[in-house]
Amino acid sequence: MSSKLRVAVLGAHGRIGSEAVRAVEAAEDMELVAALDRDSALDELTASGTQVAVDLTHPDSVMGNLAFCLAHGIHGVVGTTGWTEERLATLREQLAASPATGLLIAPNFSLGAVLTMRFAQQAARFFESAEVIELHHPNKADAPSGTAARTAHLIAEARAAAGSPAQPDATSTALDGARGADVDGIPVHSVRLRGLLAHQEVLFGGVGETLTIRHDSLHHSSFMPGILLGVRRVVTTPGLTVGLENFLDLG
Ligand SMILES: NC(=O)C1=CN([C@@H]2O[C@H](COP(=O)(O)OP(=O)(O)OC[C@H]3O[C@@H](n4cnc5c(N)ncnc54)[C@H](OP(=O)(O)O)[C@@H]3O)[C@@H](O)[C@H]2O)C=CC1
Ligand SMILES: O=C(O)C1=N[C@H](C(=O)O)C[C@H](O)C1
Repeated sequence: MSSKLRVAVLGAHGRIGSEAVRAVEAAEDMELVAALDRDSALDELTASGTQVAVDLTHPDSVMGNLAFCLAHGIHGVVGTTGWTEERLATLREQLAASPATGLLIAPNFSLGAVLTMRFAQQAARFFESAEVIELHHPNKADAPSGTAARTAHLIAEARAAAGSPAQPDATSTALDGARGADVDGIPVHSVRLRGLLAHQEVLFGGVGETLTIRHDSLHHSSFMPGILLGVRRVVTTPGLTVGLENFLDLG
């Protein structure tokens, strides 16, 4: 058997999955051994000797795919969104039964988005107000985006750690949704617009000033270096890792 990492892509015909197929095929240290879509049998993973499965499917599919992978000691690199604490708890239980297996869940694989989250986390304690606006293509299944939910969660965590008070907001009457979704106390607004791919603005406000951090993914190629890094690192990182930043030396 060659020393190349044996990689499968799930969701191989999708927007990001098809790009990931090409990226894995082009990586010198990887071999694409399976490319699965909705109608494929998960047995293809075991039959092909898959070491790492990259899941880029749908929030309704990902838990079943991962249950199979973890039960068979196949490492996972997951870009699929729709994560809740309950879902993560289920994965931790499954991983406990397969302690040598690694699983990376990355809300966003692009370097710019990871840095946006880090910068937002750093800025959070210095401003009274924080809101997130995410903008995506209209074929996206979930809202808010996984990246926006994670960004809001990190901001809320940083504010809580700093003892920040609740945000100023005098709204006493509003149409449903006008103030966005409440993610841990941070308003998150979702735009779906033909022509867009994946974009996010994090807005901070203080007395007499604002700070805006903006990131734009203009092509699915922006996610590929992060996916390949995840594949290389997950095989030596047992257990659950949430966020690609854990595989980057961000300090
Ligand atoms: N973390 C990140 O950096 C990124 C994450 N994403 C996330 O990746 C996911 C996919 O996005 P996108 O490519 O735009 O979506 P698409 O709908 O274009 O692709 C998903 C593909 O997965 C297939 N699929 C569904 N269920 C299964 C299954 N059980 N096994 C194998 N394949 C399956 C779908 O088939 P069918 O069409 O028949 O349903 C479809 O071909 C989303 O959750 C998205 O948010 C996207 C970009 C970046
Ligand atoms: O569906 C998408 O396209 C994307 N999904 C991820 C998310 O929900 O954050 C990552 C990126 O925004 C693209």
